[in-house]
Formats: sequence, structure tokens, C-alpha cells
Amino acid sequence: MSAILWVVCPKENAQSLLSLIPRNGRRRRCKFNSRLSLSAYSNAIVNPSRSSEERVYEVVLKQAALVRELRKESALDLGKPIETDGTTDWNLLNEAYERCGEVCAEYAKTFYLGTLLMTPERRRAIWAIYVWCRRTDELVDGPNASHITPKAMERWEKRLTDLFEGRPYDMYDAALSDTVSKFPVDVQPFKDMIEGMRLDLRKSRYDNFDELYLYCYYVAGTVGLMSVPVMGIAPESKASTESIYNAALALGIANQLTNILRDVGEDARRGRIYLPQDELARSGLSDEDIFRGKVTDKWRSFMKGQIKRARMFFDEAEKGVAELSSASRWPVWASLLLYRQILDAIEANDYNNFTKRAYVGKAKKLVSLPAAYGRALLGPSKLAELVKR
Ligand SMILES: CC(C)=CCC/C(C)=C/CC/C(C)=C/CC/C(C)=C/COP(=O)(O)OP(=O)(O)O
Repeated sequence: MSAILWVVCPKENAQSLLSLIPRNGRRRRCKFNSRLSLSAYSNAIVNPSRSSEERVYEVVLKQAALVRELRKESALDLGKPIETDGTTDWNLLNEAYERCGEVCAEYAKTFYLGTLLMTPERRRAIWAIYVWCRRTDELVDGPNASHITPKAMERWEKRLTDLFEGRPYDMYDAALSDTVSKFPVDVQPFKDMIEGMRLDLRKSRYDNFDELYLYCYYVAGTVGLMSVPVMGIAPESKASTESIYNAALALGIANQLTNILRDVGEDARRGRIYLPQDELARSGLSDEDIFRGKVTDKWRSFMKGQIKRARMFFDEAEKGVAELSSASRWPVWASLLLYRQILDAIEANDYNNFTKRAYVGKAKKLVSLPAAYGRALLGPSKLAELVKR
């Protein structure tokens, strides 16, 4: 592929075109084998010569491995909760989950509506995960963010490991602690999200897409990995667990890239630029152009490339939605269709993401729901049968 591009266009263009192509599981699979262990993953994190995508892919493999055995053994619908030991205070736990639901309804209305389409067990588990992510985000983005120290981040990480070991600190932690005891959710994506917050505290520029990709994985791709074990994989799905996790990761990345493109102006006013510096330079743009916030032809052309890349991640994500258990497909389709439309709205604003916020109007949101429902009726596809486990 790279050879063909090098032949038909100048080297720089070939490089930027190649960077637009999401590397799917198949290509990366060539580089890895299933013997990857946790220690290989840790090495990858400290070894800067390995690309971000390779690091992230190792987490995907590990997450997929966790549920792959379960799928083989019992053809389990993984969204089904595991029985507990009977010592739980159900009233308190129910209240904890209700509180998580309230937070979710308050901070993420559209997302909350999506969760209402899920089964009650899954819905409350997703609320508990959402609240933990929100609180983690608040550490660096909330009102107390300026007082946040590395020590405080360490304490938050300790709380995380405690709740995974059944020692929750407060009500919200108790809800998540219950969730992770019932669904095969691993701690790694949660730890990685904390790592993402640390990164956000010390970094306000991204040299290239590789660096930005890693950031997007930390803060949003992780959410995809956390969600799959709760949403469940359709028992009849023949797709590899790894390919489903890849799709979930892609949706997180696509959402975050979209979020970044929508919020360019807002972020710049906080002194932050979540765009690949090398690609900006290749388009003849600098930080000053972004702070100035003027829509020029250079900016339009740069944005077109960024939007194209985000759409490619959405396309990658689409491949996995049909493999989810039937009750989870509708909300995931709904959120995918809604979030992807933000990209259309940026185009409709003539790429002015400096002073105009791209949003999807109520009517479009309403139309998306039956469209999502229609797609959700399609379960694991015939095509997926071709993908070997
Ligand atoms: C596709 C398959 C197989 C599974 C789905 C797996 C899932 C649910 C992936 C989605 C992951 C996700 C929701 C990531 C969060 C991304 C994100 C940018 C959220 C934005 O949060 P806010 O900053 O609150 O957004 P708004 O400002 O738009 O409200």
C-alpha cells in the first residue's frame, strides 16, 4: 500500500494519506502473536520506540483474552451478571446505582437516554462506569483541578485497585465494585484512563497523530474496552473477541477525535491544542493560526483531512456493533449515529470550530433513533462467519 502511494503522489502526501488509514486488527495481527503477556505490555509502555498503536493493541489483546475463554466454554451472553454471595446490602447498593444514574442524567443527557434502552442490569453497570470516568475527568478538568497533585492521582489509583478488590471507599465506588464483580471487566483500561489524565496535566501539544492516538485511547478508547463486557457479545456471534474489542476501541477513538474537532476554539482558549503538530505544519498552519481563530482555505483543507480520519474510525467501529448482544445494539448505534453527525455539523458550519459550536439538533436526534433501531435489528452478520476465532 505504501509503495503504491509513494509512486502516485509526493512523499509527504503519501505519509499523510497513510496516517489517515486506521490500522485494523488484521494488519496489526501480523506483528503480534497470542503469547503477549502483561509483562510485555508493561515493557511496551516504557519503551518509547514502539508506536502508540502497538501499545494499545496489546491492551486490546489482553482484554479480549479475558472474555474469549468464557465465550468458548459456555457460549455465555456476557452481559448476564454472575451470582453473588448473599452478604450484600441490596438497599444501599440500589441507592448507590440510582445515584450513579442521577449523575449520568445530569451530566450526559443523550448518553443517559441511550442507557435507558438497555436492560436494567447493564444500564446501572454502565452508569457506575460512567460516574467513575466522570469523577476521574473532574480531577483534572473540574473546579479543584489546579490543586491536583501527583500524590492525589496516586490516591485515586489506590482507590481504584481497592474497589476492584471489593473494598469500595464511597457509594459510587460501591456501585462500580459491584459491577466489576458481576461482569468480566478488567482494571487495566481504568488505570490507563488515570494515566491519560496525568498526561493531560503535563502535555498541551501533540507532535503527531501517534501521540494524539495514545491520548485518545487513554481518555476514550478505554471506555470502549470497559463497556464491551457489560454490553455483552451476542451468543450467536462468530466474530473474534479481539475484532469486537477493536471496534469498541475505534468507537472511543472516533468519539474523542470528534470531540476534539468540535472543541478546537474552546480548547485553544485554555491554551490547549489537541491536533497533530506535524500535520498542522504540513498544511501551513501554526499555533498562532489556531489562537487567531480565522477560517481560511488552509484551515478548511486541514479540517477535511481530520474529519475524514475520524469518519474512518467510525467506519471501523460499525463493523463490531452487530456482534454485540441484541439489547445493546440500539443504544450503541444511536450514540454512534448521533456523535458522527457532529462531524457533519462542523462541515455545515463551514469548518468554523473556533467560535461556533457544532451540535446535532433535536429533530435530527429524533430521526436517528428509529434509524439506529433499524440497524440494531441486524445481528451478527454472515460476513463475520468468515472471520476465524
Ligand atoms: C462498537 C462496539 C463493539 C462497542 C461499543 C463500545 C462503546 C460504548 C464505545 C464508546 C466509548 C465512549 C462513549 C467513549 C467516550 C467518548 C467521548 C468523547 C465522550 C464525550 O464525553 P463528554 O465530554 O461528556 O461529551 P459531550 O461534551 O459531547 O457531552
